[in-house]
Amino acid sequence: MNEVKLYLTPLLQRRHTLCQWQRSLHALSVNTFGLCALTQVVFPFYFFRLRIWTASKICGTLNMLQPLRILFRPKWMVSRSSASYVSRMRHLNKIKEEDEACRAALQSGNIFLYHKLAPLLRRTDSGIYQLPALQTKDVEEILEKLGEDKEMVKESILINCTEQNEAQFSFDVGAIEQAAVEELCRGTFVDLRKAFFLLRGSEAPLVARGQALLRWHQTNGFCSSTGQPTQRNQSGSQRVCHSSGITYYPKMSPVVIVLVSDGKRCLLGRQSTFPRGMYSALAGFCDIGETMEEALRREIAEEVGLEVESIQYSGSQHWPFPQSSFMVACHATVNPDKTHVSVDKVELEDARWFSLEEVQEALAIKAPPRNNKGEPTVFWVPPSYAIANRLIQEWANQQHLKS
Ligand SMILES: NC(=O)c1ccc[n+]([C@@H]2O[C@H](COP(=O)([O-])OP(=O)(O)OC[C@H]3O[C@@H](n4cnc5c(N)ncnc54)[C@H](O)[C@@H]3O)[C@@H](O)[C@H]2O)c1
Repeated sequence: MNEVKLYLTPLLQRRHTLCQWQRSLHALSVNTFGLCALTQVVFPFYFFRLRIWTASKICGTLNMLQPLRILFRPKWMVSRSSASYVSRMRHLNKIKEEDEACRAALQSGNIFLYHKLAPLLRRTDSGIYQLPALQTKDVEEILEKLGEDKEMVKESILINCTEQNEAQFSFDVGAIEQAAVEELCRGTFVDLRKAFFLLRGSEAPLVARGQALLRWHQTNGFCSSTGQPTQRNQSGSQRVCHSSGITYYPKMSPVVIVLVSDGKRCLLGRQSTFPRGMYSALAGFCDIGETMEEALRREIAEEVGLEVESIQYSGSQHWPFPQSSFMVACHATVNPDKTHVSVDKVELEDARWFSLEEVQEALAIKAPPRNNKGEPTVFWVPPSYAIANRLIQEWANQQHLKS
């Protein structure tokens, strides 16, 4: 039921961003290179150069006159003041590594509260949901009011820092009565999946990161070698077993997610656990020792019995459900004469080819129509915050450019 509720109000936003057009252009161009062009040397060079070329067209000829070295920098380095970015990253690294610096940063930092891993959200007067950033002294006051030790706030985990170099932390108050904290904070603890729909912009990845770190600490309290308790550093970037000397770091599982195309149609699949009617790009965990390309080819062969001919990298995403995955998203093509799909029914309930028209209709759906049992009655795709949606959107844009 939760899975169904999740997708009740998908905030599908068809964003034809500059980035997407750039990626589409890029994907088309890379096609001409074939598989050999995907070497580690050619790919990054071509990718970044094309993005910057497109940005330059839009910003006017001035950008074209940038020094040559700029051509090899990714977009975020061009558009942002590199000095402030560098100082922010260095500051963040210092408080991550040095306990004293982290303690000092906590005094003036922002804290996001969670209750049993559900983040606290606050609804503004205009009906928008926000992630309230509390000051350390506010959290101490709340703890004292509820009869708890205010020193507990030191258990906060460093997540990131703002553009103004203010450190951002996550803190789980799961041991305290939920309603009492909600009342004092004028907010509500919301399941993370729901929070993903409600939050905007950079708040969704931030809240996911905070939760992933809290979850990791809650489940890694003991050394898997000695069984002894592990101790965290102040920022929470690691845990150490002093008995064995083993240091543990928060981890993500690499997953490859791929949108397969035969040139005219794209292949989407569904698991029996998906909400009714929802199809997505195919995904699978990388095996240890595998490259991303090997994992992608293996997954497609295993799940749908197809052989991939070419691969184009699209982007990546941290995915917190059910536990931290590092999603690497790619487009892949198969020979248009070899498109017979044989579905591995253990992994997938169904997989089939969809036309551009079908995909466009699905992308346009804001909330799928439902029958009297509340089940969607049409074919639809994952919401915009999922990287699967981006792959599908990119493919549709690319087909448009071709026609
Ligand atoms: N963000 C997106 O757009 C998007 C879209 C699709 C899938 N996903 C995510 O990708 C991940 C993989 O997708 P899937 O369809 O293969 O998922 P799945 O959960 O069905 O996993 C398939 C199998 O992989 C194995 N497995 C589970 N956890 C593992 C781990 N940490 N390391 C190695 N193997 C593991 C298990 O045998 C499991 O049955 C899931 O976490 C899913 O939520 C994200």
